[in-house]
Amino acid sequence: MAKKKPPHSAANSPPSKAVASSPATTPSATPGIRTLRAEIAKLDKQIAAAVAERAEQVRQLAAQQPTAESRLSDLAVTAVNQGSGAVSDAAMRAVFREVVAASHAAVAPFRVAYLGPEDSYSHLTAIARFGEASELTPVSTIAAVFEEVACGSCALGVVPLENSTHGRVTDTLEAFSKTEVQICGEAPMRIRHCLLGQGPRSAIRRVISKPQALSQCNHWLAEHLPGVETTPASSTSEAAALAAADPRIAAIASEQAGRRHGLEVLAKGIEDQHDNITRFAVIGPQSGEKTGDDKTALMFEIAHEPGSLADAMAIFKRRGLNMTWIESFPIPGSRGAGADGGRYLFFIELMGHQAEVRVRRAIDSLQKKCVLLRVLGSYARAAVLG
Ligand SMILES: O=C(O)C(=O)C[C@]1(C(=O)O)C=C[C@@H](O)C=C1
Repeated sequence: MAKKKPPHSAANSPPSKAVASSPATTPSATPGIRTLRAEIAKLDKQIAAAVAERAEQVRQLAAQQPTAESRLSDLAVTAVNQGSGAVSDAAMRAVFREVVAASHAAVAPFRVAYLGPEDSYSHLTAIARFGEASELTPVSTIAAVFEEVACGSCALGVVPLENSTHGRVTDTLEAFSKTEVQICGEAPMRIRHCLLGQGPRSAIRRVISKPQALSQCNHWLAEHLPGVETTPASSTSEAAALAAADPRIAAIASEQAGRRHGLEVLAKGIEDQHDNITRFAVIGPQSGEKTGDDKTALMFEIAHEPGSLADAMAIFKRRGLNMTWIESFPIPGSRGAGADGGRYLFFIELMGHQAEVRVRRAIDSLQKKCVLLRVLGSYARAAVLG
């Protein structure tokens, strides 16, 4: 057990003005600079001691209440950062992600599954959301991320849900239709693609990537590499690994994936839409807690008859619920020989938490019109990462 220490002044109070105003502009080491360096070194030690003390407190808390401290996304970092002004909320959030992940790692390995290998966008999102001290676990398909969570081998998973250029990620929607997991968070991530290869560009005979990434760069490819064949890969980082093995292959992937495989960045920022955002879902065994700024995701199938979708949507209109997303997805194997087509699942998202009365009532009314309805989860609305 750790010795009881007084609450930490460095971690709790804003840094002194002298430290915040980047004073090291003169080349020679003046006494002022030496003093500042010594002060910074002292603060670093105090921060490390406070992080270790926090991990110990979390360990003791978890021993009494095993479910405590599992809500990483609810971290009120803005409140913690209040009044400092020297460090932005975004920077403080990044610091606290690692501090919280370090506490979790000290208690029990906190495993998060993602579509690998390393440096896929799913991996970069998991790092941005949970910190590197979490046990980030790569798997080879989106379906496998769901399986890891469903069987309890990973506490959480990170899966791409939709992209601002390309739309829905069908593998994820299909997995929701087959696996009983909940959405407990969202993580919209700015996606910047690179063309990676061993160079030069004139040697490229094939471009490989995940189909979503290829289609996000469609126009760029048509303009800059006309006629070059494209081939799908299971992830962008897998494509980078393949490009590292063959100089005629280029990959579309993250800059980090290029660095990992020793590839050259042949072109940067090649996504067709400058504002290219993929919204990831954090999946787990439970829905997220109510924060006051939440969304709820539903999956349903309605009777195949005229006006049934319009009737279902009218429920949300009547209750004044703002819908933020709607997708239809053909139910695999439901398209028979008949002329009226197959059956569809609808995925929708609306503002509000299922714990709110009007959301609950809307879900109850919708239930009466549905062949099948599943609440996929409620979760806090999140800002764009990256
Ligand atoms: O292949 C990756 O790097 C992924 O994490 C998957 C994925 C996706 O399927 O949408 C994630 C973000 C980008 O939109 C491209 C690919």
